[in-house]
Amino acid sequence: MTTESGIPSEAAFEAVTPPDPAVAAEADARQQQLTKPAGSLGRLEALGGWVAACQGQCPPRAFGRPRVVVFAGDHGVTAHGVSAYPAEVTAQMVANFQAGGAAVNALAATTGAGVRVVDIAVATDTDPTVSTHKVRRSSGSIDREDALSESETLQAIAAGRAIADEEIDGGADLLIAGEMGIGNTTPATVLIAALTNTEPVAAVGRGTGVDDAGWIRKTAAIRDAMRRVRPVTADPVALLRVGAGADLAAMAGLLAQAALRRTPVILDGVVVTAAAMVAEDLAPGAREWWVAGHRSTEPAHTIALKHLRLDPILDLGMRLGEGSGALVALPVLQSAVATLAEMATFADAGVSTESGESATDSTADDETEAEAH
Ligand SMILES: O=C(O)c1ccc[n+]([C@@H]2O[C@H](COP(=O)([O-])O)[C@@H](O)[C@H]2O)c1
Ligand SMILES: Cc1cc2nc[nH]c2cc1C
Repeated sequence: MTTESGIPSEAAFEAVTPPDPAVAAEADARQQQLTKPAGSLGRLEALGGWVAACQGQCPPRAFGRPRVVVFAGDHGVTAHGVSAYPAEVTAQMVANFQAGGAAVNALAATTGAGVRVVDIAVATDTDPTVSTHKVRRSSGSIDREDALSESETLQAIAAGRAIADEEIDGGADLLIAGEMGIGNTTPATVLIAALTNTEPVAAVGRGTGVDDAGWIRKTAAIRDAMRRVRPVTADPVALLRVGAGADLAAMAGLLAQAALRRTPVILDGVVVTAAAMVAEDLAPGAREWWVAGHRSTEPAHTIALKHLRLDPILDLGMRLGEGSGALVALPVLQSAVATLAEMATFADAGVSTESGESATDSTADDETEAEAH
């Protein structure tokens, strides 16, 4: 069965309602009353207001249970030499995440975030504790075959939705989508270039650090895949099936479901943001529940952020994935919440908001005197 929009009913999302605009206005008014010059906390002020509007309360609460979900999956297109690293690294890194030795573990520990690893399409078997949602072994080589079947695509979207539900039901009040998968910047670039009508050469980056010959092979694979996805670009489920993979489909499901569940999300780099573009097509308005943690060095990431009209919090030249850029941005969001929630108002602290007559006069006198000397 399909809905009116042509989306299969299994992947249809209810209408997304935005974060509460009345609470956003309340937060704006409160920012004016806090003991600081108006606007002096810069972007933190808007971020604090956004969190308050997402939570439906001002002052906002400190995040109690931020959670990172790292989706791991392999991609058949790696057989064409599109990455600087071998495909085996995906499974090896899954074990590293579980052992606590990856960047995501180190960064999560500094912010109090929990990490969950999900093998959604790793090419080999992984630990049973992380593979309960596994859809298949690797996704198809998108330059010449579909990434997934229709039922695998729906299964992956449903897995992402179910994981969002599990996390939110378990108390998560902020979600971060992360990913790990050798070759995954290739399908991510295909989605972004196709959805923004961008020439591949303007979008293709170095991913893990591929050399010039590898970049040429990657660009050729992306061009071939784009030819295959062109007829289905307007259909988000078909786009995931033909040109993406189970990891991107699951992330799209998680990001759309988080918006439906009124749970804020920090987006990470190019791969997560590619999934976010598709999630916005699946559940229009979902983007209002996301903030961009950072801008990665991948050119396609800048294109995707512009398309989604998201302004990244940080720009540190990062290109790791795993949710790492979002985790580095998390303390900024926590600072935005802390200032809006914890600062005293001018009235509470007895700090005056207007410069007094006498102060102005004495400044004027001082200046006159100084000029006289
Ligand atoms: O998040 C990003 O913007 C990003 C940019 C470049 C590479 N990555 C990570 O590197 C892997 C994909 O790179 P590649 O070259 O194998 O396509 C994958 O595991 C991603 O998490 C991630
Ligand atoms: C070692 C390694 C770690 C990663 N983490 C995310 N993508 C990655 C790619 C590689 C190669």
